[in-house]
Amino acid sequence: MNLDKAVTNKNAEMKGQRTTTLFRLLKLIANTSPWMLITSIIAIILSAGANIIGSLFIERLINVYIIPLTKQAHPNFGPLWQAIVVMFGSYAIGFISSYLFAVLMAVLAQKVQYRVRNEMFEHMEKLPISYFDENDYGDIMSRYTNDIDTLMQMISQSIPQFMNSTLNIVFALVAMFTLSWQLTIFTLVMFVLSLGIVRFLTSRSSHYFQLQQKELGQVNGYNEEMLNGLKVIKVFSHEPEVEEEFETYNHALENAAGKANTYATVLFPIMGNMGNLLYVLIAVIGGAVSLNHLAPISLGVIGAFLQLAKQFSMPIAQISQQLNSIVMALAGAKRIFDLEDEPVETDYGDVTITKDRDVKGAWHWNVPQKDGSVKQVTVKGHIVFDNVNFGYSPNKQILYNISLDAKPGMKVALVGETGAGKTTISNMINRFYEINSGTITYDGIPISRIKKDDLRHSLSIVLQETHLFTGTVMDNIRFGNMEASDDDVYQAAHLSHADEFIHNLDEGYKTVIDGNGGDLSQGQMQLLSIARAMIADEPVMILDEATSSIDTQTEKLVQAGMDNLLAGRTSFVIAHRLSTIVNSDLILVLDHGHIIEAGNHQELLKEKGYYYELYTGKKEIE
Ligand SMILES: Nc1ncnc2c1ncn2[C@@H]1O[C@H](COP(=O)(O)OP(=O)(O)OP(=O)(O)O)[C@@H](O)[C@H]1O
Repeated sequence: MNLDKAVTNKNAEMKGQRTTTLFRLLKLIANTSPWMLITSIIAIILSAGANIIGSLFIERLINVYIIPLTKQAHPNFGPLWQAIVVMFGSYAIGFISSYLFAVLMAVLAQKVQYRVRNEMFEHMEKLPISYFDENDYGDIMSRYTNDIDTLMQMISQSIPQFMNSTLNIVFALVAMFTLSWQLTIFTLVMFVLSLGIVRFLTSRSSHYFQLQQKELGQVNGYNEEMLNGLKVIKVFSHEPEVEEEFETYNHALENAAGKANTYATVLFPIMGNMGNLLYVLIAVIGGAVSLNHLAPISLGVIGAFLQLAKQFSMPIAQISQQLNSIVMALAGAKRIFDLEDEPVETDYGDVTITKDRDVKGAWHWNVPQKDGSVKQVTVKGHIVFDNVNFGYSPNKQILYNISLDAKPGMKVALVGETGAGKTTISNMINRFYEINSGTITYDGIPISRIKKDDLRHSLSIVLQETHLFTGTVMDNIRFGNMEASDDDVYQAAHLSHADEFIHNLDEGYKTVIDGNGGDLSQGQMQLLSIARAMIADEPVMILDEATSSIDTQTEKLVQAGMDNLLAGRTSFVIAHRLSTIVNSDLILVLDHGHIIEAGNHQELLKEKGYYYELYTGKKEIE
């Protein structure tokens, strides 16, 4: 395939995508508020119609009122005034209608924006974790900001103006034909010429507008990443390199935006001048034809025609501009729809959990049976892995034949070097990712059969990366269990030893912390996330490096509190500090995704293998 053909195919494909996006967007607008849309369309039609009628009236005004008056010795201006009032009335209707549609479309645009933001957010919540592994946060954010902004502009301005302009063109054309077909043909020839120029320039600018949106996403993505890593950049004095890299992205954006806007801006003056040229040519040609009696064109016709020609050519210039913003907004809309079309986390689970927080041990799984009945299985927290294999991507396996049996109440520790696959094992239990082969059962039920929400409702998790939300300390702990009372929160904070530092905060439990932890230290943030997991009070706990940033003294205290809490629950503990896990019932040593040793502390020490070397300090976890 030669290059030209490839470019043509690509352009055709983009055009097809734009049409699909446009229809989807129009459907969205129509669904958001049908009555607003219909009223706006009526107002747009009225506005365009009233303007044309006003212009057509000029012909009557000149031919029927003004010219006869100039021939009267004692002119009676009464009928002329009446005609002028009628003409103004028509323009007034046009004005009110345009005001109405402008207001309605602005409100409608806000409504659509509100709806799109909600839909996007709702959908985003349901996307699998892997989507966020593959997509830049900045780029996702860009869809909420820039893309929605351009979309709003398109709905509130470009689309109504585009419709208004198109109607003006059509109505003006019909009116022009009724006045003089010769002058109309001439105008149309000029129009086709203008259209060629518009097409050329808009196809150029639309390509660069799409590029501009993409580059903007890149700049935002980079910006976001660097903002998050600001401290690391400063520590390594990487500011010059980062600035240079940012400049590269920024330059690409400037380049695309510059080209897009150059094509877009030259368009308007070119079209404006074409309009002026047309105006002069009609006046000259019309005058010559009339004076030479080549066709029945009166002075009134020329006057009205000039006005109509303006109403015909002006919208062409406007359309060319609106086309640019429409194309740009469609590129944004496509990115929004792309996010909304991303497949959500699949969940074929039919097993649910029933909890009664007041009756311990009364939780049960509801397992639908083939005969239609529902079998109740007590939630005990028995987790079994049987030959589990997994990779984040098809071409790189991370876990190999993992088998483990975590009986109810057991404390299972996962140790191993960085990157050995410890967190990945916990990701399999909470089903952030799906296993490639093997089975995982929870109380004898394959976890793929359990609804994800219900599964996660049976797990208390402290993730490796601590994240708190903007809100009070109390809110953040209660995030683990929204039904918890204040006393439950105090108790969880006490058990996790978070209460000591909380009491020292200015406003204690009512202290507001912002999204990234505000003034809290890493250790304090970890204590809060432990309290949050404790209050969740689930039969299975997963603690991924939960105490890694806490000093050893406090860690011992937290550990004691946690051991109390863990009694009777199954727990998976990932820790680099071996002191945290020596009392585990089962220690699994991982190496490059394989379990290489399994047993309790004493057994593993006796084995004198990898664990022994780690514990005695002969080998260090890197
Ligand atoms: N989201 C992901 N996408 C692709 N690969 C990943 C992802 N998360 C982890 N990995 C890879 O999987 C392997 C195991 O990572 P994992 O986080 O399970 O290790 P770990 O034993 O918990 O390490 P650490 O002690 O550093 O937390 C690593 O090679 C890592 O690069």
